[in-house]
Amino acid sequence: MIEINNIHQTFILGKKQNETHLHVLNDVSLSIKEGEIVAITGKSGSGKSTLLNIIGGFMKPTSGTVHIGNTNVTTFSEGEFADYRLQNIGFIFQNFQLIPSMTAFENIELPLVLKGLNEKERKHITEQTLQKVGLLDYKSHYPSELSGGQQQRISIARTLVMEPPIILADEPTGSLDSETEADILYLIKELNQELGITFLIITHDEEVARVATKQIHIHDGRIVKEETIQ
Ligand SMILES: Nc1ncnc2c1ncn2[C@@H]1O[C@H](COP(=O)(O)OP(=O)(O)OP(=O)(O)O)[C@@H](O)[C@H]1O
Repeated sequence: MIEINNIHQTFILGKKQNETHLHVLNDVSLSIKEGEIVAITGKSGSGKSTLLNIIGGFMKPTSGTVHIGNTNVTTFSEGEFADYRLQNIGFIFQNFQLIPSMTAFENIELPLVLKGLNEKERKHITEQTLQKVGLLDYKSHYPSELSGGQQQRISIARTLVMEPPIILADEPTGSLDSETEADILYLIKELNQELGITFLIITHDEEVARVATKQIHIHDGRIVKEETIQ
């Protein structure tokens, strides 16, 4: 489903004549099958977010390709990638990125407004999704009136309404306590099994890596370990 071939990423730092080259990803190749939960681990600065940013189209690699299905997404312009992302890739962030002035319902509904669905369709999908993440009773709450775990559920619901086949998650449980983390991991596993969503999760955390069907370990911009879990 996702084929990453020989990705190199080099950042040029400093002024001309005096520049240094920072090689952040070195020849990274990786194959992700539909329905996998892939955990990418590695210490701070090892290149995990850079890899996720390349797959999500927020950054162009210095060289190498990313194919999603049969599409070579590395050839996309920024605008083409934005359209492609909307239809194909969901995102979950460590800090939830909910809009504070909107209720849980309105946050989840927002992508459907942008998609142009009418009010009745939006209400139906939003309430169904609130139900799926177990928060229908909290639909009128603002993010500040929700716990961290509840906010992460709302942010997952906001992604789910677009029915993405792939979700990229950057430390999705990084700001949660261990009990709430376990709940969110259970939800991720459920969505993976029930809806077949492929997850790519960056994490520092061994617990997160435990729900994965594949673990990738990056060290200094190289994949040093790849393990498929049965
Ligand atoms: N746009 C950029 N310009 C220059 N250097 C960058 C840029 N983005 C990232 N880097 C550098 O690339 C290296 C890898 O960063 P990256 O964010 O991918 O690491 P990470 O493994 O995700 O770390 P963390 O776990 O702390 O988030 C770091 O040394 C970082 O400073």
